[in-house]
Amino acid sequence: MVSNNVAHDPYLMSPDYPVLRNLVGANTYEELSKAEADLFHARVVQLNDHSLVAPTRDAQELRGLHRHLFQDVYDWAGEFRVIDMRLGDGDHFAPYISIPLGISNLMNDLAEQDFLKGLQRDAFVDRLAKFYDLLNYIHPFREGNGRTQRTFWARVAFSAGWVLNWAPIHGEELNEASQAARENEDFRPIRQALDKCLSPVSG
Ligand SMILES: Nc1ncnc2c1ncn2[C@@H]1O[C@H](COP(=O)(O)OP(=O)(O)OP(=O)(O)O)[C@@H](O)[C@H]1O
Repeated sequence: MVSNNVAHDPYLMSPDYPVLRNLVGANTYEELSKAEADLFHARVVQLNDHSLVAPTRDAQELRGLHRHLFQDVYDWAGEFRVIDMRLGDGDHFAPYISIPLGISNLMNDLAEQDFLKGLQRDAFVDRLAKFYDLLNYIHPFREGNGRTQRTFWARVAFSAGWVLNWAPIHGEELNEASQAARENEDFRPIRQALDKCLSPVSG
C-alpha cells in the first residue's frame, strides 16, 4: 500500500479521514491493511487455477486479476483508477487518462517479445525488470498494483518456463528497488530482487 499525495482523492472515506472506502467495514489503516492482506491471501491461492482469469495478456487479464484479488475489499476492484497519483513529494505515476493506452502498448511489446519465452536467465531477468518498472509507472489501480503485477508476471514467467516466487523479497526491498528504477533508472536492485525469486520450472 503506498500513500497518494493528491489534493482530492474520492477513494478515501473523507478528505479528513485518509482510509480507503472499503467493503469490510475497516475504519482505520491498520484494520484495512490486515483485512486486505488476509483476503488477498485467500484469493491469490485460488488463482493457481489459471482458468479462473484467462491468460489473455492484455488489460482484461490485468483487470480480471485485480478484480479477483480485491473483490472482497473494494467495490472498484478490477477498475482502473480515475485520479492521478503521486508518492509523497515524489514523482507522479502515469496520468490516469493514459492508463488504457499505456497498458495496451506494454502488452503489445510483451507480445512482440514472444512473452519472454526462450530467453537465458540474465536476459529474462533484464527484460522482466524493465516491464516491472513500466507497469509500476502505469500503476493502473488506486491500490493493489504491486500484488496484481506480481501475480501477472508470475503467470507470464511460468508460461516462459520459470517459477517466479516472490516470497524471498520483502516489501520494503521491492519498494526501494522500484524507486531506484523509477527515479534513477538504476535497474540493478530490481534485477537482483527478481533474480532471487526465479527458478526454472523443471528445477
Ligand atoms: N517510492 C517508490 N517509487 C516507485 N515505486 C514504488 C515506490 N514505493 C513503492 N513502489 C511500487 O509500488 C508498489 C505498491 O503499489 P500499491 O500500493 O498500489 O500496491 P500494493 O499491492 O497495495 O502494495 P505492495 O506492493 O506493497 O504489496 C510496490 O510494489 C512498488 O513496486
